[in-house]
Amino acid sequence: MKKTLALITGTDNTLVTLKEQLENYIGDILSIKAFATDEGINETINADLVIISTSLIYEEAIKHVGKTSKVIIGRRVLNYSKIEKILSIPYKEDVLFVNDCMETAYDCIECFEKLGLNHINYIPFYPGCKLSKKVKYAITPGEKNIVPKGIENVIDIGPRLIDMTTIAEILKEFNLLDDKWESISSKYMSKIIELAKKLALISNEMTKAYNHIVSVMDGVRDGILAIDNEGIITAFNENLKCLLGIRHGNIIGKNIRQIINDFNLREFILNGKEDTSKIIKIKESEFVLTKFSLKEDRITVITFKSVKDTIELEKKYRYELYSRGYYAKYTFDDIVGVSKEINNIKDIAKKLSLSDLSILIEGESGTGKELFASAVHNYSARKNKPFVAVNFSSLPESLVESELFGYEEGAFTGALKGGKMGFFEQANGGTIFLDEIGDVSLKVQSRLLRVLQEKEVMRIGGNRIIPIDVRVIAATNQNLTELVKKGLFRMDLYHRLKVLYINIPPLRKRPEDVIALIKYFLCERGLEDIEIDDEVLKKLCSMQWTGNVRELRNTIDYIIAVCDKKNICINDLPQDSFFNGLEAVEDKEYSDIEVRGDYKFILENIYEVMKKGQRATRLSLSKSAKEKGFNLTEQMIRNRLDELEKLGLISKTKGKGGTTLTCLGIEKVKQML
Ligand SMILES: Nc1ncnc2c1ncn2[C@@H]1O[C@H](COP(=O)(O)OP(=O)(O)OP(=O)(O)O)[C@@H](O)[C@H]1O
Repeated sequence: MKKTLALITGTDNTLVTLKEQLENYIGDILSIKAFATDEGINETINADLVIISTSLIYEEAIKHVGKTSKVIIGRRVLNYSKIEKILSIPYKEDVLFVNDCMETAYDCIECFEKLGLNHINYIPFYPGCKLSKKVKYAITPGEKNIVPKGIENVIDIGPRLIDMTTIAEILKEFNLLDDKWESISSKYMSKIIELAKKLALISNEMTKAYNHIVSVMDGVRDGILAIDNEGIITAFNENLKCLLGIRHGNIIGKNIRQIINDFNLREFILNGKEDTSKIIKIKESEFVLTKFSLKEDRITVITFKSVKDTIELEKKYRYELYSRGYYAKYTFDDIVGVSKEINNIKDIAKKLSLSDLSILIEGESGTGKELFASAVHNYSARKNKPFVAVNFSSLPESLVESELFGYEEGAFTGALKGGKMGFFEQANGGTIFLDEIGDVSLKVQSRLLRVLQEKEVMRIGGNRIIPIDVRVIAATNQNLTELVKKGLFRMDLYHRLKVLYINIPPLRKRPEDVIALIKYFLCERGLEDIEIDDEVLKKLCSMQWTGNVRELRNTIDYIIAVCDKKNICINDLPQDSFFNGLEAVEDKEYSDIEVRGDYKFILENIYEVMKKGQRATRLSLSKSAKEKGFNLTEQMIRNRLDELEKLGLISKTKGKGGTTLTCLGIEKVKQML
């Protein structure tokens, strides 16, 4: 008959684990009975040998043991089978070690530390303890029920096991040591080997991951340094060592004070404000040092970027913007003029540049609205960021929304794979210039308004909200207040755009600028020394320049093409028809209509259509405008027809009925022809 071994534990949980362990080692030679004091023992335990699992329950357990039974108190050892979970706890993390009493909690911590599991900060916890700070991890040897509530990660390594010296003592008691020890110790060894393998695997993985991170960090051109709260180096890369001229191998674990002597550098690393950058000279080269902290890990990271590299990067970025055309070409120095008016506006515009508010620029066509928008951007804090100019008069109505706001893949037939960024996204961080804003349809106006209010865009066909930080400069050569009155322009959008305001006077109101501009344009073409007859200057200064500076520039281009490059005489001036009969503008009411080629074209076109007994429609007008080289979208035609109707020159029929000239209109066209 098998001899009997009785096991007495405190809890049922420990009972199950220890009984299984004993069965595994010596169950074939001994009959094992087990009792837990917590469950209550209702018999006298008589066995050849009684093992009490811990001295803490000795008093309670011994009461139930028969007088003849021999008793030993088992020695216990932590169960390391879940060691990888403990190793995966982050470095320096606070971890509660929860056990049923103070002694065992401290004992277990000591065991772990002796075993080298000392990468974490253990806090002993047992019944009666109060939790003084928030912790994310707890480890317990089978005492999950004592772990305070609310801890995110609880690692239960299971009850401590009976150690091998106790197993040997049991075998000795039964005179089985010689026969059984070899097979038992080989079982134990195989467990140890299993554990060693696990550790080797973890260590291998960790080494691989570490080497990978080191090679990534070494591949970065900048210097990287990480220190803990005490200034102990926790990470660095080879470039950092190079630029600091450090020769000794591994500096991890060293205090930064031992490594760096330079006062400024040390001050910034140890006492500089978080999330700041500073330029510091290190061995004749300048570096931009940037400091930020990894709050979770209580680590401060400092990157060292050479100023030379930063400038190169900036150049590349600018080049990228240039190659995409998203840059502002002009500065205030490019705005030529000696008149009080233009210099006054330049002064005001400079002041407005410094604020970040929207600006509305009004002025006739060719007065330099885009020039001013560009100069404002370049004078503002956003100067190194994109400047994206959108001209609504040249954007077909059907494309306006997708170009402005972008679209997602599959948003409509013909949408590009991967979708497309809109102008607002492209301008992020910089300025968007909305030219000819008066030509925008009401539908687009309301979407524009939303983007400006919410400071975010949603691509067409998308559901992602993209925050945008863009300054808006809008320009128009139309009378926006008139458009608002007629319900063609939203009042709320008008006020959102016209926070700040610039009005550029037409060139005819500042004739002193004409000569300055002529000289500037000639100089631009390398003809600064060319002689200009007084007669020519007189003529050019007396003209109305209804096409403003653009028209003057075109005239100078014409003159340069025909003159002998030494002198400009009256014969080099274009014929009057070149100026579209613009000089003789006296009739104020109709002046704009007469002088603007596009209005003139519309009136003439309606007249031609009427001669054929038909009515002109917006579509037919837009088609023939295209054929004649006028860039007029249907929306632009709609706006111009409204103006013409207001002047009583045309009569519109509701719906698609078309447009005809009134008697006044016919008379006007005849005058113009
Ligand atoms: N003060 C100035 N100095 C130098 N060049 C100027 C000046 N004003 C305008 N220009 C030139 O005149 C041309 C027209 O200017 P710009 O395109 O800025 O006018 P705009 O008012 O935006 O015209 P539109 O309303 O037709 O879009 C450009 O070639 C610009 O460089």
